[in-house]
Order: sequence, then C-alpha cells, then structure tokens
Amino acid sequence: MTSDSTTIDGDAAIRLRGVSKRYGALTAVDGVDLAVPRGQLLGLIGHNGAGKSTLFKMMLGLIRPSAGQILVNGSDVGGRDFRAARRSIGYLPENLVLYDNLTALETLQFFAKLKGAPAAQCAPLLEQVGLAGAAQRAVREFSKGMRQRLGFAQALLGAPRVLFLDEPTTGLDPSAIREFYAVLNGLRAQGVTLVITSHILAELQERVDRLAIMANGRVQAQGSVSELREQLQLPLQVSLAAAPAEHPALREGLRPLGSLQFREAEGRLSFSCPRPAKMALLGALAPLAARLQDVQIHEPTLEDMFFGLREAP
Ligand SMILES: Nc1ncnc2c1ncn2[C@@H]1O[C@H](COP(=O)(O)OP(=O)(O)OP(=O)(O)O)[C@@H](O)[C@H]1O
Repeated sequence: MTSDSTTIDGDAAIRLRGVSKRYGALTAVDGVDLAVPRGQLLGLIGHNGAGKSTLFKMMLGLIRPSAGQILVNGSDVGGRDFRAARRSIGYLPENLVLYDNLTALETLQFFAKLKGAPAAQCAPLLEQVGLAGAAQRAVREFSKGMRQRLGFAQALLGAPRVLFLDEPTTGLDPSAIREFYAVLNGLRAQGVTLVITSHILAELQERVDRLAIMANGRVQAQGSVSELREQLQLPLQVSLAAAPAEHPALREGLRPLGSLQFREAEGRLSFSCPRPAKMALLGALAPLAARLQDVQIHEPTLEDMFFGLREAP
C-alpha cells in the first residue's frame, strides 16, 4: 500500500524509517515507515498482536528497535539527548498501575515527581479530566472510567508536545469519550501531536486526522480516512427501498452497471457498487425515481476498510 510519508516529512513531529523489532524468530514490528505531522492526531489500529504496543514502546524509548530509526520531536529515540526530550512526551499505557491507597491528587503528585513536572499542575489537570471533585478520594474507590481519567491526567503532566495514548477510552462512557476528545482537540489546536490506539473503529473514524492500519507487524495503509477509502477502493453499499413488485424493473434499470449481486430483504434491494461507478449509479437511478421510496448509499466504514485489508491477499 502506498505511503505519503515522504510528502509530510518536513514538519513531522514523529518519523519512523524502516523500524523493526524481532523477538527471536518472531518479528513483532516489520519495517515500519511512518510520519505524523505536528499538531495532528494519528489513530493506530490493528488486530490483537499486530504490533501496536511494541511500536509505542519503541517510540517512547522503552525498548530498542532491532533495526531502523525513530525521531520524536526532532530527537533520535535512544540517542544521547533523548532523556531530556522524553520530558516533552506524555504516555498513557494500556494498563497503568495505580496505588490504591493514594488519593487522586497524591497519585498525580507522585507521577509529577517522577517526571520532574511542577506539582502545581496536578489540581488543574484533575479539573481538566473531570476529577476535581474526587481529588481527595482514594483510588481504591475509583471506577474503571475514573482510573482512566486519572491515567490521562498523568499523561498530561509536564505539558507534553507529543502524546501517546494506548486504548485511552477503555472504560469511558459515551459522554466521557466526548469530553476526552474535546480535550484532545484543545491540545491539537495548541500544536500537540497525538497518537492514539483504539479497537473501537467507529470512534476514531470521525475524530482522527490520519490513520495507520497495522497487521502482522506492518503498516498496511496510512492516510486520512478519505485517502484510505481511495487507496483501498472498497465498494459502496447501496440499499434501495421499493415495493417488491418494482424490484424486477429496478434490476433491469441497473443492468448498465454490469453484473451486481443483489440481496432482497424487508422490501429493500441491496447491492455493492464499485466506487468508480458512483456517477453511473446515480445516472441509472434517476429514471427509476418514481419506482423508489428511498435510496441509501454508504461509504465504506473504517471497519469495512480494516477487514478489507485483513482479507486482502
Ligand atoms: N517481550 C516480548 N517477547 C516476545 N514477544 C513479544 C514481546 N512483546 C510482544 N511480543 C509479541 O509481539 C507481537 C506484537 O505484540 P503487541 O503487544 O505489540 O501487539 P498489539 O498490536 O499491541 O496487540 P493488542 O491489541 O492485543 O494490545 C505479538 O505476537 C506478541 O506476542
């Protein structure tokens, strides 16, 4: 699959070239090239074991790549100056360990000390993630979503310029997810670069600037959602509502589009239509308008794209 990383390299806050990680015979990450422009939100998606967490850990300097180069904020990860550069990077791991006996505020103060961030940031950050009212409560009493909010506050300590968030919305309810993305949008507007993983594809679809789809250690495709749609050329899903008596005439009227696989259910005639035939489809439907009650044309969803890639040879 094509990558446009070369065209955005100039202002990339994160840049990976030929990055691999091998564990003995197993190649967890295999020759990844990736570039994330400053101030953008990249969604990283992939099946279990695709290599997302391994890629994260390498970008954070927690594990060393077997091959390739990683630059974050202009610093070579693993290089001499990376220790200092690490302070401008925030990270929310998939499973953050919290101490149950500490309060939310004490927890954040503890992480602030570890990171060398000012303790004065802790209370405003709790406010930002919606935990101001729970600042003095012990973490042991926290729900899953509250723990996740606290983890997010921890990642924001030190006003990072690059944020890596591994499954950050796990355990959040729909309104908390909305608030979480509002915070991300605010950060993005300040030029913070964000990389986020999620298994909830529909959630990412409307919210990310770019996506990288990983499978078997490789980035199989990357780009904006509309670029991926173009690259993958998955068909449109068309559904026509019409009285069953009209279906034969509809099939006949759509014959110029070539052989379509029709499905009939609940008064609807449905079929997949190749993307390049979209205008021809609209042209064929116009003279059939009097026979139709409704027309739905769906672009492929991120889920369609994800599974389309996995099923590709
Ligand atoms: N320390 C390790 N030693 C050996 N193999 C490892 C190690 N860490 C990861 N792997 C393997 O590398 C592959 C990629 O794992 P990784 O955790 O990066 O996947 P992932 O995409 O984050 O998966 P998930 O969505 O389940 O979190 C898997 O096959 C995993 O078993």
